[in-house]
Amino acid sequence: MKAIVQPTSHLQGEINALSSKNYTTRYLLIGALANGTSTIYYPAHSEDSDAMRRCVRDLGAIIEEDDEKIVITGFGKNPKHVNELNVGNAGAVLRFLMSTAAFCPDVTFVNTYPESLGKRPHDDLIDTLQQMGVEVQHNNGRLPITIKGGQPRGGKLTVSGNVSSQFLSSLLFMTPLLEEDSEIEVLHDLKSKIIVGQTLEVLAQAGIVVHASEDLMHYRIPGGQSYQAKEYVIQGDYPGSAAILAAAAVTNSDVRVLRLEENSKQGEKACVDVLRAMGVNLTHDNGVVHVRGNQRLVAGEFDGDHFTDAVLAMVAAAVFAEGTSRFYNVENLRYKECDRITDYLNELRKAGADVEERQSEIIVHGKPEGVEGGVEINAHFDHRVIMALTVVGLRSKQGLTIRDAHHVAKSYPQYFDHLRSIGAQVELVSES
Ligand SMILES: O=C(O)C1=C[C@@H](OP(=O)(O)O)[C@@H](O)[C@H](O)C1
Ligand SMILES: C=C(OP(=O)(O)O)C(=O)O
Repeated sequence: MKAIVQPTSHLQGEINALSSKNYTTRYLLIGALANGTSTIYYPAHSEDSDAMRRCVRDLGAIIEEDDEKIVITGFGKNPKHVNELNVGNAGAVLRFLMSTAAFCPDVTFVNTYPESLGKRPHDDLIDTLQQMGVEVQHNNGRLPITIKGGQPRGGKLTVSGNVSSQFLSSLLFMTPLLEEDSEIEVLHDLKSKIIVGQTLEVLAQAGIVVHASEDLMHYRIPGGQSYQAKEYVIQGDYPGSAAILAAAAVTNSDVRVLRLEENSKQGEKACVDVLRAMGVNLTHDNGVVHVRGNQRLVAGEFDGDHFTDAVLAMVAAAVFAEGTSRFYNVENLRYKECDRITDYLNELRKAGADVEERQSEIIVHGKPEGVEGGVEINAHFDHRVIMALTVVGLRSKQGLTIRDAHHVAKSYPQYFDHLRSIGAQVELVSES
């Protein structure tokens, strides 16, 4: 599918934020790891959340659902002995389930997205699983990956955190089920540290005890625990909504996004502060972010690691700001669905933006007068590239055509419908 994005100067209306992908994957996992029946209200429906749903079902969870909720009966620490799991293009789902798979004798995670997830590295988690006595066969740290588990051991473990926090989260979900106590030391740095707070939050809700050091670099996890079956309510999703808010910020707009809790633990809620710092007129009260955009933004400097999945949308806003913006501490964007620094900046340049890259930085020389556009954009299999380039297309002179825009469904299948509902001129056509 191609998205043809036309210049649009005015956006107006109200959007109910999509449900959080990252909470949905977590609650599905802890529902599956519980013995008993949990209920998850307002789950996300996207390719990634569907991947988690499919895989935990393959592993033996029983799932019933209606429009409002998922009712899931878990398998505890005794998953069904499947031979194969297909996580689609979902990094978090793969990494979280690699540890769960250690309770199975022989599971292969297949490689269905060789150009995207197939290129991402998982060595850091493989190393830790090996410390636990789990045999792992892999393709140079990449998919396909076969986990030959059975009786993983706890004890003293280390995991590197400088590529992804998902490896640590994965271990935090699984180690409470081991017989022995575990101690995890995070080596090097811990990127996307904030999202580990979401992991600890849902673990506590399920009655799991984890002793975490204040800096989130050391953990003591008593063994022999079990997940309680509970009721969970999924909040609105900041990473996806960040793109809607950026679209409102770069146009003349009066847009309200609902279901965005002020006290959320999602790091990407910082996008509200980032836009505010860029001079965007907005308020955030009672779960509603209200943007009254006037097309005028000013540049700023931001630590992007605090809002990793919203960086691309914020960079798209910065493309139209007065002055030079800098998004630093973002090297791990290179290890996502595509290289979100080199690949993304190449597409932005095609659209007419003036951007520079460093190993761990994105620098944007803003163009308040707008960019030229009039070109075709390669999506690089990346939903966040698609969403961010759409924002740029709205403020371009000649619009943008985004190829393979269907990959937006990885996290936000209703993105274009939502944008169109507030007046964005976007046409979706099938690609021959
Ligand atoms: O734990 C999670 O659910 C996620 C962690 C982040 O990844 P990294 O830790 O690799 O930055 C984030 O980008 C991803 O969308 C979801
Ligand atoms: C990086 C992302 O997801 P994942 O790592 O789970 O593939 C994302 O949603 O932007």
